[in-house]
Amino acid sequence: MISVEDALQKLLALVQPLGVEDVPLGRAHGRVLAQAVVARRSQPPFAASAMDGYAVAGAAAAPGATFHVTGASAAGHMFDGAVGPGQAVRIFTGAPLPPGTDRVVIQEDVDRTGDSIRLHDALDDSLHVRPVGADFSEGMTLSAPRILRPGDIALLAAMNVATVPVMCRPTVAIIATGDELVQPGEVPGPDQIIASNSHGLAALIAQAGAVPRLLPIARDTRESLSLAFDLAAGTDLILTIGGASVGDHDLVAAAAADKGLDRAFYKVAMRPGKPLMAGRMGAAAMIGLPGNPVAAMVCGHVFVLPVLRRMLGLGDAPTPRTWATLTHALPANGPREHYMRAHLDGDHLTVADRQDSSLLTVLAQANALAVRPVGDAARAAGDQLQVVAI
Ligand SMILES: Nc1nc2c(c(=O)[nH]1)N[C@H]1C(S)=C(S)[C@@H](COP(=O)(O)OP(=O)(O)OC[C@H]3O[C@@H](n4cnc5c(N)ncnc54)[C@H](O)[C@@H]3O)O[C@H]1N2
Ligand code: MOO
Repeated sequence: MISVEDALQKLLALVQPLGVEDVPLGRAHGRVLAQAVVARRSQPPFAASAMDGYAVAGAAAAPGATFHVTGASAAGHMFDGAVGPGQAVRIFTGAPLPPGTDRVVIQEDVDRTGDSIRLHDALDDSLHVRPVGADFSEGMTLSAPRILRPGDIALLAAMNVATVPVMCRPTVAIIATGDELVQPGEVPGPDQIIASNSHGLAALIAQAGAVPRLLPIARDTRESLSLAFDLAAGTDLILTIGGASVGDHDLVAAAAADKGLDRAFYKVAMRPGKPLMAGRMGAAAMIGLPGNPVAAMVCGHVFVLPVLRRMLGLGDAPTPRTWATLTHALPANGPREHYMRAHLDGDHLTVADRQDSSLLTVLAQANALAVRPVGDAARAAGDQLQVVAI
């Protein structure tokens, strides 16, 4: 049995960052920006009014001063001319300031009579002008890698970037195994249950920006498992679920060996998740997850997510942990790193009473995994523990 840390290092070594593809801006949300992108223009590209009012020469904008209004500048309809001494131009938010002006007096501070305006005696002292490039200048770069959020998409659009270089999305085959399993919506026999963690993992994988491919359930025969591996051809990562332990029907290791699995490790000192295996299978990485529903999901958070992040060019870090304060005592931990289903309320951490790795209700109520190191001593209320948000 190897440690969680060693297992993660071996897993990360099984995969490489994927390639880069160009996608239209409208499909870039949630994708990983693969290369720094350069602004093709400055924003604003001209000195622009920040308010509705009158553009004047700032030096002449004394309280009580009067001006003759010679035209108008609106967004998308600039004033075509220069502004001389004693002249002003009606201006609207977003419009270019005409040459000869460098200040906007807001219309609330102006009395207008015909084509004449008089500035109020009390003026605010702001110029109400957005200088050229106030937001960004041509040549500015948006750095990579980053997961593109809606604000990034708006910025890329403003930069006039219509096509975005993003990391290719990893494709992940998910193979549930076991004669006892049927799909949700099917009618199970008296000794059957519904495949669940395969669907939870598909959701986790999609949330991470990868593409899950749920394959048909493999039965507990080497032939059925072999067919499932064949169906996984072309994917970047193959996940099997179940059949990983020591029982007579746990055939995944043998079937994977038939397909040439170059095994990196088998069994990890963690709880749940002990019978985890991984290796390279042809062009893909393969992770054999334990069948117990919570074990498979915990391994998804602890191992599958960092592997996907590496393939997406997001680095080699473990799933992030924070510190939280226990609200109650806990007994000592054993020889496996324990990922306990828990609830985090602010900084207050409450660990669930029932930790059996078959209990999806407990997992669904949890929003964190409290991490107990190998051999961790008994803990008291108020102690600090590391947690993984789920
Ligand atoms: N003698 C021993 N028995 C077991 C050991 C051990 O060390 N010695 N390890 C236990 C641990 S820890 C786990 S975890 C399980 C893992 O076993 P497998 O990976 O071989 O999983 P299965 O036996 O196929 O299934 C376990 C359990 O999970 C259910 N299952 C499987 N797949 C799914 C699915 N896609 N959706 C929902 N439920 C699933 C399956 O019906 C079983 O109830 O082994 C222990 N035994
Ligand atoms: O992986 Mo097992 O869940 O430790 O029961």
